[in-house]
Amino acid sequence: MVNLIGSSRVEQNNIKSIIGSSYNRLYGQFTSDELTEVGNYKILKQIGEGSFGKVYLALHRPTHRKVCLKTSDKNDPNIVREVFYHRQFDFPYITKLYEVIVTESKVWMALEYCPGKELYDHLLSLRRLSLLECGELFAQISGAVYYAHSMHCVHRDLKLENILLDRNGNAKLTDFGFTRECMTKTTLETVCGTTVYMAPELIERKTYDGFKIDIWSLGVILYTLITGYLPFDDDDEVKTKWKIVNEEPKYDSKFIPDDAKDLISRLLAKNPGERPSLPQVLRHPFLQPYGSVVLDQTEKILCRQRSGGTQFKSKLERRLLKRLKRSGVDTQAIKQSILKKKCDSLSGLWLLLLAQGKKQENCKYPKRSRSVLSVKKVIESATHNDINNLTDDVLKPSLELSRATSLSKMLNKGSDIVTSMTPISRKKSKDSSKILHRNFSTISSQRVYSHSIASSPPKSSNFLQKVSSFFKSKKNSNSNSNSSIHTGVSNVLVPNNRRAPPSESFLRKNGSSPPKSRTGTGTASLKTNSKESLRKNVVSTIALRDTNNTTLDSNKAYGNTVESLKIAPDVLLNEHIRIEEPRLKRFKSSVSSEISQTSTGNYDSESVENSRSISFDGKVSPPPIRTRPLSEISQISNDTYISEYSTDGNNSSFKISETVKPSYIRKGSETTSQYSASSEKMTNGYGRKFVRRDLSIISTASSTSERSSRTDSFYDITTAAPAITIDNRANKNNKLKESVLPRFGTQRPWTGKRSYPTTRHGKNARRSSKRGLFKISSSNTDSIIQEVSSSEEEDHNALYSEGKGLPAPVLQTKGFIEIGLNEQDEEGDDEYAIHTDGEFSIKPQFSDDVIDKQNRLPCVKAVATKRSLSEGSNWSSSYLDSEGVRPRISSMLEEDGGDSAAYVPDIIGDKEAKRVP
Ligand SMILES: Nc1ncnc2c1ncn2[C@@H]1O[C@H](COP(=O)(O)OP(=O)(O)OP(=O)(O)O)[C@@H](O)[C@H]1O
Repeated sequence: MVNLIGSSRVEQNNIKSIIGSSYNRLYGQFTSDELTEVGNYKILKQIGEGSFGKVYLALHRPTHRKVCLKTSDKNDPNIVREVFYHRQFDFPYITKLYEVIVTESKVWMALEYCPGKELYDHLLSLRRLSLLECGELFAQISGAVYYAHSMHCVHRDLKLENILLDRNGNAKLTDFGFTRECMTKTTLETVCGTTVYMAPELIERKTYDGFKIDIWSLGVILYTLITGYLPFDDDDEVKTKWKIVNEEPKYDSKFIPDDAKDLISRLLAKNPGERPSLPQVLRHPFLQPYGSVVLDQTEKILCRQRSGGTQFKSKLERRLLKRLKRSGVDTQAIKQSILKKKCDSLSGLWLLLLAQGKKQENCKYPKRSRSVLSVKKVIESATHNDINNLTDDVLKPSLELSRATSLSKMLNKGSDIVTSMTPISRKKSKDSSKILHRNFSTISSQRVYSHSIASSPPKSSNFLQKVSSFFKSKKNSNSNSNSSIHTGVSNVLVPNNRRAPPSESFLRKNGSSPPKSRTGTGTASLKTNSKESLRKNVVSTIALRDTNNTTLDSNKAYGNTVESLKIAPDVLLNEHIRIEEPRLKRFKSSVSSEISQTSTGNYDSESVENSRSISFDGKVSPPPIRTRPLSEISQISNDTYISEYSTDGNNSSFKISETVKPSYIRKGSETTSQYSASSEKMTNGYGRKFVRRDLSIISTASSTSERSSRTDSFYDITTAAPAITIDNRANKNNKLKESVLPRFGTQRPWTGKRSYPTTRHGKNARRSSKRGLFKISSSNTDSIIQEVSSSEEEDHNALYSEGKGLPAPVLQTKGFIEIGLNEQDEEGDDEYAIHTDGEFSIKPQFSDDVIDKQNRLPCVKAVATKRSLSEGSNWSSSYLDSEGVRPRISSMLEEDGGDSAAYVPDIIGDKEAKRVP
């Protein structure tokens, strides 16, 4: 505190006001509704909103790395699934999950931040992508799916919205809310995904191969990327489904080259068995050379990860470990955290430090930044000129003029284009997995350029002028002036065709002729950078794609790869022309409506509609208001995979489809044992299905995933989640089930004795406790109650065999607990915490009074009282007879209305009660 003594009055007042404001600030922080920090993360701003929570941009304080913080309500039924699978993935084209923070009501996922936003937005802003970009992105997406499949996981909700773009423009697969494990040749039944991306077998509600439905969705993605619209879409959801099942998509040869058509038609084969495997996809000519590179990269990563023991072995990791150790950090704890995929703060720290280290390592490669600098130099050198003069110079009634104007206009209107752009740069790395990135470095540098232009609007006119004058000078030395001028402009501003549509549309608006040639600085820089043959291939491809007339002549030299790209220039040209055509105008509005406005209805309600329109006659009711496609999950698991659970157990809009197969319902009813959903849902005659749904939620405990997760540390941090907390007291007749309970009790420590009263009885009780009053005795209990050593057990038995008290009454109930009561504990009021799932306490008491009153319970000597610590509930009691056996007294006690008579079958099951010798 500040010393106020000896200061002047003014000083004292000043100091007081400082203290006051500081206090108020702190108070404000405490009382503010606005969340500014979560764990080690400082929330910067909201960047999105999902179905179950908001998405924030945040800063990891220790490393100053930007992350994406995705919140989810704990009652989001997919959140556990999402985290469970997502944390397993470590792949360049899958968003990295750094850390999971569980708070009272929310789960926070710290994810790799992807500033490029969704591929959906990117496509929407560009209408359609160039074939080059399609190949590149699609190879990355396919690689990510191949990786997930190789980890025996199916995504089941592949769509443009679930693919993000990182700062280098690379695709990152995300949103694993519908993911599940899937072995080969297993079939699934849960209908989930987004209608327009759903495979026919899903629409038809057949059992399906999870891998094959992902392949289908990839087909939809590729088609949409190339054409700008979905292959199967209609205002009417029913029609859409009908198309998916019965129609072939339209292949417009102006947009879709033959090899792309070949790939798409294979991916969208109605018969799942005819769809290709992912290695086949990645080897397809249309995706070359990207596909092969990604395939190699993926297989290398998989091989490395499967061989195990690869973590903490790289130079960077070892260096980092050393540094942390020197700083006094417990590196062993970090290692454990990573190896067990705990997703805790240590994992977060390590993974973000690693990411930082990798970034720094990549910075050691100066080539790309040099090229950026050189481009900047061009700008800077030109800034010395008078802007007005330059503008006059540039704005001549010539082709150059129109181009310059187009550029300036593009730059002016480019703010939204740029925000959806995939910005900055691709990094280089020693890692072979980064070869691809290096291959694409030219694209990146160009992207950097366009990004920098757009992100600094005041400089854009300068930039425009510099570029114009730069290429003007180039023009003089080039015999083919038209082409060279255009080339320069195109290469700089519309580098990899990702930004092509804006400039093209502008050119069209201004009546300019389409580009004739795209050779020039961009191509030159590609050539200088090419060292590996593969890279040369990519570079050549890019050059060829960027070339117009000359491309066709040169194609032969590049074999299949280039052959597949022949159509690209035509497509580009056609785009210029067609954009003015009515169809494209219509298409423009229909792109946004087709992609962004698809029915949000849940699957089952759609099916009801479907069944009503069985005789589809083309007469369609007015199109519903549509939004972008939403993911759906509408059906619960099959019998084999009871780990499946529904997302929307509480979804009031849920309706049962009339097309649901009766067998489905029957299946659900067979294993129904619990029902907790709202009863009104039962009234529609399909109650069994709902029962099934709820059962599935609970029955996750016995699923494959459950089994795999039991030893998994993630559940350390999820025990508070309501969706997975089971209150067994809710149903008196419900006995603890091994399959349910141990799941979340496993990692809890032995809570031990809570308090030690100073009374004699207290001491005795304590001693009794020490001697193993509460111990486990069967193999079933190991996940509920921590083992007490065998010596303690022996002590315990010895104590009773001395005949001092009751003859060692010990109950064994389903192996959960044993209770021993000593006569000396007759008035014992100790409270013993027993480690069970519900954190029950046992309070041994003797209560002969009660027994006498009952008079129908001979030999009853003891009352074991208990309560749940976690719930803070009242004591409840059970009776023990002198043999230590619990008589069937529950009903009598309840009749008696005694307050100590509550029967708690969860703890002491009468049927299983038996004396332990
Ligand atoms: N890693 C990320 N980096 C940057 N932005 C992200 C990231 N993850 C999500 N976002 C943004 O947040 C928004 C919502 O995220 P997301 O779609 O994953 O939420 P969701 O709950 O899964 O939504 P839904 O269930 O509707 O698909 C997205 O539009 C996306 O732009």
